[in-house]
Formats: sequence, structure tokens, C-alpha cells
Amino acid sequence: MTEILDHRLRGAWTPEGAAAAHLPDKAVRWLTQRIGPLGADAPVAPDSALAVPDSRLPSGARAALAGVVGAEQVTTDRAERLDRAGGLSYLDLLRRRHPASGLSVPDAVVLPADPAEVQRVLEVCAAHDVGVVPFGGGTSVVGGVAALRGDKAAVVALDLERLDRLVSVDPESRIAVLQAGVRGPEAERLLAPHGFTLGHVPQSFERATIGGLAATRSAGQASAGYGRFEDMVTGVRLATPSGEWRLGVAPASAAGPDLRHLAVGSEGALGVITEVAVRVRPVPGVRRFEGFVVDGWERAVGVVRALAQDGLLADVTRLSDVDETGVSLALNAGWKAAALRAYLAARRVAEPCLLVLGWDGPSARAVAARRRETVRRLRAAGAVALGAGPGEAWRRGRFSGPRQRDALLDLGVCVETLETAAYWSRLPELYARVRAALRGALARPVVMCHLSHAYETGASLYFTVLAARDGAGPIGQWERAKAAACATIADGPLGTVSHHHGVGVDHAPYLGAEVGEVGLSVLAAAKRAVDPTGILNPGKLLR
Ligand SMILES: Cc1cc2nc3c(=O)[nH]c(=O)nc-3n(C[C@H](O)[C@H](O)[C@H](O)COP(=O)(O)OP(=O)(O)OC[C@H]3O[C@@H](n4cnc5c(N)ncnc54)[C@H](O)[C@@H]3O)c2cc1C
Repeated sequence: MTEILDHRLRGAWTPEGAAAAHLPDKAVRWLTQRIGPLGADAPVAPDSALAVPDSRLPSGARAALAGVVGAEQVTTDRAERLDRAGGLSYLDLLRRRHPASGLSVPDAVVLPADPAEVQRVLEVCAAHDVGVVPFGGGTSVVGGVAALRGDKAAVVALDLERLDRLVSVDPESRIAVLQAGVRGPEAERLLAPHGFTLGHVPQSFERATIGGLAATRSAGQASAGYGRFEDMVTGVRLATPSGEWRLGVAPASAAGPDLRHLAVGSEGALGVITEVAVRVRPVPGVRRFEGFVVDGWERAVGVVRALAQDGLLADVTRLSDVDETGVSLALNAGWKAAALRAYLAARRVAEPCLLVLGWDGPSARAVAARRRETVRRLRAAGAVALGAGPGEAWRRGRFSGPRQRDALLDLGVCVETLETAAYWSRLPELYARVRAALRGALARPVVMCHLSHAYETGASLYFTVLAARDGAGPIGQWERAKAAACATIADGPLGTVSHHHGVGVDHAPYLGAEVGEVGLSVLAAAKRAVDPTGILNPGKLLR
């Protein structure tokens, strides 16, 4: 199997998910039964087959950039540019299999060493009318790092990988300042000697950077316990063409609107985040994962809602619907799955929905005390306790998604995810209508869903879709399905067009439905203030 995610500069996914790279024959047979004959397999094209236009970076701009970062840190090398040509959505990956579909390749890659260099790079780019795409881990799944030129003379990828330091730790306040290019595992490695953890674990943890997580309002798998990334951000340092901007002087403030939130979620369109001050917590002494099954999606959602509203959620709380639970059992072809099915049948569970809980705490006793009432509530609601096995299996496989996606892509499967969120009262309608939209747009798809971020007032829904790939028009096939789902979500609007992936290019047409015309003009005015000539991330967030 081809490892298409092993980008030279961005590093491979860790071996933790390697087991998922191989799909057992039984799983492939099951998939064929469900979605029909698999689409034509298009292998990953070698780099030499991909069209890379000549760099349009004017020589004057190149010389000025070299004057800031050093000549060796401004490159127009073909491989380096290709490496930053887009993110990791299904469509991004398809474009590497269908060379004719066209990649957005930056004209150059610029690698500043520190916040001061980032600031000066922006000033040079503004002076030479060159667009700038801030590039963190490149894991965007909404077109956030597509190298769109807009009306600019050229566009460069501003890669933050050299901003890789822990700047300071304030143990008393439990705040750490990290540079924007630090990736998830490195952040944990840097914080560990101080006894702290960030506790932010998205599925893209291995590659996503601190700056990217802040710029997209990321949500990690333990969001119920540690909060979303924006909840952790106490301050930001932002380079903008209008000058440097630092925000965050106190834990809370009534000094006008919270401008930190113009930086957090700005997706590179309002500045380049160079440093982030984050709230950290002591490294937990104990981590415990476990599984339960609840009979029926609606009942299970009701159980999670009650836990959220009564402050009883585990740090990781992840509820799969009947289809996702079924697929997990089908793809986990071992004897344990068969035994589990038999056990659930004996317990008269007709529509099993798997609930995974993960707990962090200073000691086993503290974790036991926290989970006692939650487990009591689950039992009272008829949930079947499955013990540590399913929870641990989920923990072991929690980074395997990208590798499994590669295996499915190799088989000719259309495989993609989309996420949204709504208030509890609208969640059933959102769930039903998005499923119907996806089913209506694709032939014989498997549409599965989980709820992995719950709040007192509502929750997110995360859909995964599998369908036989349309070999003749694979990109259009998914674009139509995604458009149908987004239009459904934006109708009303019923929910948000993105709970944690961001807007990028893909969701920009739906932003107005969510924030209104006034909201769009407020964002546009903010952009004019910090980026008067519009060099920052052309075409993203605001169209
Ligand atoms: C397999 C997979 C699983 C994922 N799972 C999750 C998940 O569980 N939770 C989640 O929230 N997301 C998830 N994502 C989406 C993605 O990882 C997040 O959006 C992440 O926050 C992006 O971080 P990054 O460093 O890779 O940013 P990039 O992809 O490099 O950039 C994302 C956006 O932020 C901008 N940007 C990047 N760095 C900066 C900066 N320093 N200053 C200003 N703008 C910047 C970019 O221009 C772009 O618009 C997943 C993606 C993949 C491929």
C-alpha cells in the first residue's frame, strides 16, 4: 500500500496507527456488499506526473525575502512547493491521484525563524503584492492551505516549522507560551519536564501545529475535560501587515469585546499567529478508557445530554450511532466482535450504540470518584457495560483514521467526513436531514455518525461517508454530496457549517448563512484594518 501521507517535510503519521493500513479481506467483502462494486483504483501519481507551473515570484520579492530569512530559507524548488500544495481533505488526496484535476501550488516556500522574521516577511510581501498562505502542519481538510493567488502577483507558503520553541512556562498561573510551529507531540514533550500537559488531542495531533490549532478553533478528542483549543488560549502574538498585535493580559476581562477571538479562528486571513499562550494542566497520573452500549441512538443522545447538563461527562465522551457501531464491529473482524454481537443479542440490545469514555485524573481513586455517578446514571438508563476492552481498542486506534483512509482510497472508495453542531433541541432533525442529504446525493453509501463533543446546550455531529468512487468524476461526486449536506445544515441555519474544521475555501459559501451580512462586513472591516491590501490567505474565510 502506498503511504501517501508521508510528506518529506511534514513527517509521517506515527506508527501507532500502522495496523489500520491493512484492511482484512473480510472487511473488503463486507464493504463491497454494502456499497456495491468498488470504483476504479487510481494510484497516487508520482511527483513527476503532477503539473507544477513555473514560479511567478518576482525576482525583487525573492531577493527581499532572502534578505529577511536568508537565501536558503526561500525556495522555489519543485518538491518543496508540491509539498505545500494543499492540505489533507479527500479532495486534496484525490488531486494527487488525478494529475489533471489541478493542484494549487505556491510560487515559493518561505521559512522564517522567529516572530520578528515573520513580521518582516509580511511587510516585504505587502510591498511586493505577494499573497501569503500561513502553513502549519498542512492538515487542513477545508482547503485552508490551498495556494490561491487571488489578484496577487504571486503567492508563497509561509511555513512556520522553524518556530518550534517553548518560550516560557508560568507554573503558578499554569500558562505556557509556545511558538506557532510546535506540533502536538512536541508540545507534550516540551511541557512534560514541567509536569504539564496541554491535553489537546485531535486526530491530527501528530502533525497539527499550535498555530494551526488556534487558527482553526480546533477541538480535541478530550474536549469534554480539557475544553476546545480556544478555551485553552490565554494570549496570542500575531504578525499582520499593519504591525504586530499582542493580546491577552488577564484571565478574564471586561475591556470591550474579546479581540483574542479575532485571532483564534482567523485561519491565516487576519494575521500570522507566531506565539500562543495556553492554559496547561498537570500531567494525569491515571488514564482510564472503557466502553458501554446504549440501545438506540435517540436514547443514547439523551443519556449524553443529561451527563453534559449535570456536569458528569468523562474527559473523552464519544458516542457512535448504530451504523458506526456496526461498521466498527464489521471491520474489527476478530472473534471478539462476534462474541460481543452474541453478548448484546443475549442482552436484547437491538440497536447498539457504542459509547467510549476516557478519564484522566491524578490517581485511580480520584478517577473512581469522578466516574461513580456517571456509571450509575448509565446503568439506570439501561447501558450495558463492556469494560475496558472497547475503550482501550478505541484509544489504540485513535490515530489510525488517516491510514485507514489511505487503504480505502487505494481500494477505490469515496471516503470523507464532515462535521457540524447544533443545540440539543435541533440535533435529531440535523442528524436525520444530513443523513438524508448524503444518501440522496450518493448511490448506496454507508453514512455513519458520532457525537464526540458535548456541551450543556448542544453537541457536534461527525459524519463519515463511504461510497463506491465514481471513477469518471470522483471530485464532482464528493463536491455534490458535500454541497447537499452543507446546504441542509445552512438551511435555517439548522446548525453550524463547521464545529472544528474551520471555513477555509470549502465552507466560505455558507458563512453568510451563519453570521449574516452584517457579520461578513464586520469580518471584512477587520481584514481591511490588519491587511489593507489583502495579501493574507487569499480566498479563505472570506470569499
Ligand atoms: C486525519 C485528520 C484528522 C483531523 N482531526 C481533527 C480533530 O480531531 N479535531 C480538529 O479540530 N481538527 C482535525 N483535523 C483538521 C486539522 O487537523 C485542524 O484544522 C488543525 O487545527 C490544523 O492544524 P495545522 O497546523 O495542520 O494547520 P494547517 O492545516 O497548516 O492550516 C490550517 C489553517 O490555519 C492557517 N494557519 C496555520 N498556521 C497558522 C498560523 N501560525 N497563523 C495563522 N494562520 C495559520 C492556515 O493558513 C489554514 O487556513 C483533522 C485533519 C486530518 C487530516
